[in-house]
Amino acid sequence: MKLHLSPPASSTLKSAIKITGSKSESNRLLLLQALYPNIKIQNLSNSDDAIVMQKGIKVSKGEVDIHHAGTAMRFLTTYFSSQAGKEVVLTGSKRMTERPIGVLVDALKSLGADITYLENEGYPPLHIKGKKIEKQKVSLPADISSQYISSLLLTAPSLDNGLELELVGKITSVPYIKMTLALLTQIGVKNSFVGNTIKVSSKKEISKSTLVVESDWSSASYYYSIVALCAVGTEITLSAYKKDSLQGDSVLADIYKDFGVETIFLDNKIVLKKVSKAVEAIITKDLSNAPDIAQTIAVTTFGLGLGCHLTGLHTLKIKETDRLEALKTELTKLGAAITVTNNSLTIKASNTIHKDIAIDTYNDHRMGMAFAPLALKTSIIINDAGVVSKSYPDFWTDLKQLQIAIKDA
Ligand SMILES: O=C(O)C1=C[C@@H](OP(=O)(O)O)[C@@H](O)[C@H](O)C1
Ligand SMILES: C=C(OP(=O)(O)O)C(=O)O
Repeated sequence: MKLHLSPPASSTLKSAIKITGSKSESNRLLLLQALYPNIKIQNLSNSDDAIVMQKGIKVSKGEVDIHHAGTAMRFLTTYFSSQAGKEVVLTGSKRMTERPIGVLVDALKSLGADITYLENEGYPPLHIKGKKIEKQKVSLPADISSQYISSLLLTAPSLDNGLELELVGKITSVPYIKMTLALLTQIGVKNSFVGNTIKVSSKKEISKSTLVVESDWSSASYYYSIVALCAVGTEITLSAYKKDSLQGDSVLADIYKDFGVETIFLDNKIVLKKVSKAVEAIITKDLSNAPDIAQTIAVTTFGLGLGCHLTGLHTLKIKETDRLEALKTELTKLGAAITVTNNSLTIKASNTIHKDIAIDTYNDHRMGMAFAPLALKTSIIINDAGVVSKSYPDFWTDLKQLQIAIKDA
């Protein structure tokens, strides 16, 4: 599916949108629900990643294909390793077989797990023969992906002795680790995170509980970008959100102040208001705690004609695509002067945006969604627009509500 997007008749928008549940919270809760069946989940994400997780976790024997879902790949690796009697081949899309998993597999093997690489050492697919895990201490590098750590933590309470992790190196994507621990706390599992040590106690049963997934803040980022690119007076209401979010990407409320966007927290909603022009300075941000909003912020600054210097982007190269290269290629097509390193991205301020450029999405939902807001400035084509279903299947339908003209290209 190739979509052609063009600017709405008015540059002042008003709309209200309900966004699906956080895929990060959903996939954690689905894992916990498999361990503790008396957990009930509300506002579960309708994303592809949550659907493959739901299906995959029910398998006992044979192949589990999690497509592009990083969280499902990583979370299920520990889960299946600890399930005596289950034996699976855990695999995914071609890109998934290029996303490293060696750090997690090494940690699990040192705890006694039975895992074999079926193709390349350090990468999926994995053959996993579940067994009882009895050891309880392990150390692992923490600077590549926090998902390895969350994976161990989620299964930890079901182990006889719980788990103690020693994190080595600079810890990346920290809010995702804290989200995992907060959800464990919500179901009554004792845990602590002090310095570079995380401890999780064992818990055999939990009392009946209903957990409500907050809507997805990474998905909200595209509306922040839209509001930033609109005229003063624009107002978009999103639900269901809360001020004390578990999602690190809620830092958007703070970051987008620089772009003249105010966030008002109502009961279970946020109202994004364009209240002033963006600052006229180079935008500098360290996004090591919020890697998933890097593409959105890069495109917003470009769309506003601002310069930016974004750092802490070392994890972007191993996500759905090499996001640094993808941003460089696509923003250059639109006329940006952009340079990237292995962990940073710099765009020079400029007011040129080429018209009717076709943006490639590289099987990456966030490439499609991050570039769409540029339709407020000029007409643009998004190739392979169906990619959005990885986290936000209703994205294009919701966008139509904003009067952005969307047609098949
Ligand atoms: O734990 C999670 O739910 C996630 C952690 C982050 O990954 P890294 O820790 O690999 O940066 C993030 O990019 C991903 O979308 C979701
Ligand atoms: C990196 C992402 O997802 P995952 O790693 O779970 O595939 C993402 O959604 O931006």
